[in-house]
Amino acid sequence: MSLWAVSTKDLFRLLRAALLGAAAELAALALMATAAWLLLRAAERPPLAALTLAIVTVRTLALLRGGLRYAERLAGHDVVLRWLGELRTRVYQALVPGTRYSGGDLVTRLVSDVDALQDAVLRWLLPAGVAGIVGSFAVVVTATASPPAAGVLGGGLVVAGVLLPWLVVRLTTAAARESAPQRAELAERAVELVTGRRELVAAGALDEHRRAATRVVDDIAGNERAASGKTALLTAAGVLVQLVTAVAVGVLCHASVPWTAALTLGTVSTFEVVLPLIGAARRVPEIRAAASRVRAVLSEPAVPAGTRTPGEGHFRLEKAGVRHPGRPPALKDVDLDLSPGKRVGILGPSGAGKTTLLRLLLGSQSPTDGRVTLDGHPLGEYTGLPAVISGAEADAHVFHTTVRENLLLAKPDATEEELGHACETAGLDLDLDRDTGPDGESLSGGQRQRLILARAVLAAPDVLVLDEPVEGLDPAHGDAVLNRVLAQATGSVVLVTHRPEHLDGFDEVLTLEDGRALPASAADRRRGRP
Ligand SMILES: Nc1ncnc2c1ncn2[C@@H]1O[C@H](COP(=O)(O)OP(=O)(O)OP(=O)(O)O)[C@@H](O)[C@H]1O
Repeated sequence: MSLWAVSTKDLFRLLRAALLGAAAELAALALMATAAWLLLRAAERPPLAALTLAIVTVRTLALLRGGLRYAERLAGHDVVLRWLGELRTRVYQALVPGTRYSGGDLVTRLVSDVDALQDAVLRWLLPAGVAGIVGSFAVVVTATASPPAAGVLGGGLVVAGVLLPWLVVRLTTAAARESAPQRAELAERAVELVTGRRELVAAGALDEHRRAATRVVDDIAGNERAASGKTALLTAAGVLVQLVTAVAVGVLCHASVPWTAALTLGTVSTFEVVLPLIGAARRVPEIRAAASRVRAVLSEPAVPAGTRTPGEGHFRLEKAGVRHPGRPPALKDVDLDLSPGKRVGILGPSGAGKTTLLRLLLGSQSPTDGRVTLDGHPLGEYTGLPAVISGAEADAHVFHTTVRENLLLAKPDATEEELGHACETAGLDLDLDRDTGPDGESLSGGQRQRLILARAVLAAPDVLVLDEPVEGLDPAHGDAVLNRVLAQATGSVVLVTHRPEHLDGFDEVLTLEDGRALPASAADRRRGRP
């Protein structure tokens, strides 16, 4: 899908904005020229009637210029905001289903990169279009008085509107390329200073880290100063070209004094439309980078949405495996038959692949080998899978709101009684109106864990998935909580735990090691059974 995909209607809107902008600038140019003509003609003391038309024209043009500029701003922003809204929706839809981008990167692509593209249209494309129209018009009008003057004007406009912006783009691209590693280092150091501040203070390394970050900032500032100095020189060169061209047009134009003055001042005005392109060119490398990042998101193949509705069904893993690039398989050749009502326990040391297996069942990770099916169909074919299978995942998110709102996510129409019952089951004794902080930061680790568990209990899915749900609680309290949760569960249960005694009465126990399921005898030996 193209980044610049716009409807024909929007193309016409863009053209309308460019024409309104050009008309506003031409009105300004004509105003300047007519005013100059009027002043010099008035100095010749002609009869007033000879000036009436020019006086009326000056007044009309002054009004027209303001009105047209306002209309151009409205038309330009209208088309850009429409396109931007539509583009942001497409980027959002392309970003959200996948987990390739996270945190700051996701926000940057969705917000800053798309905003940068707005500048591409409003500060670059439209002004360049307007400058092109106004410049061509000025050259044609000047040619009627003096073709050589028109030639000089055309040449000056090309230097100021094409050559100098191109040089600025080259300069800023080179500077941005040079400072890219420093900027990446600065971002990394800034994140470390904020998130690892406590550890750095404890280790007495805060000042050293701060000094290192300051050195990077100074280096970046130094590079930027050097690049700004060069672009400022190019901007000054633009003004010089403007002056030289205006003088040359005045000299080459063998017309009456008022007409020559009009053309000379008209030349100055034309450059006023073209010169801002030199400054705007500074942002081109940034806009290009943003465009390529957004294009990368949009060009990734979309994950087709499933349409099948799941029933209380039969999950199966058949020789399922997951590989992450450059790593040994996280899961390999795992078979599991999870019929309705069955309870399966999963044991294994850290890094054995237990969470990966749960993610396969939940559909949040696709197998790179083998199959994961529900009633014989791959999970990707289903919509609304979480209504059937959900639970307390290790990395579950706590929203920055109240305990109550976090619980209601699982069951929006839950009564106070149901909320209270879920909290009691999970051993959560918090005020329901208590604020949780970002990702549950204002709760203790145990409170956060029990809130996630209470949410899973309230959801009461057909298949309840629990990833080490009471790991952080003291063993006696944790065991009591887990027993209550298991006693409540009416459907299937998949429980990951490090403690085999949690799995008494389970229908099947799967022991993983290095991503593989151990044969029953080896698994029994691991659990200390004869
Ligand atoms: N996104 C990833 N990229 C690369 N490797 C990964 C990724 N996610 C998991 N792994 C690796 O896959 C293996 C299995 O991870 P998994 O989280 O399933 O283990 P686990 O048994 O749940 O461990 P723990 O008990 O410590 O939670 C580990 O070696 C882990 O480092």
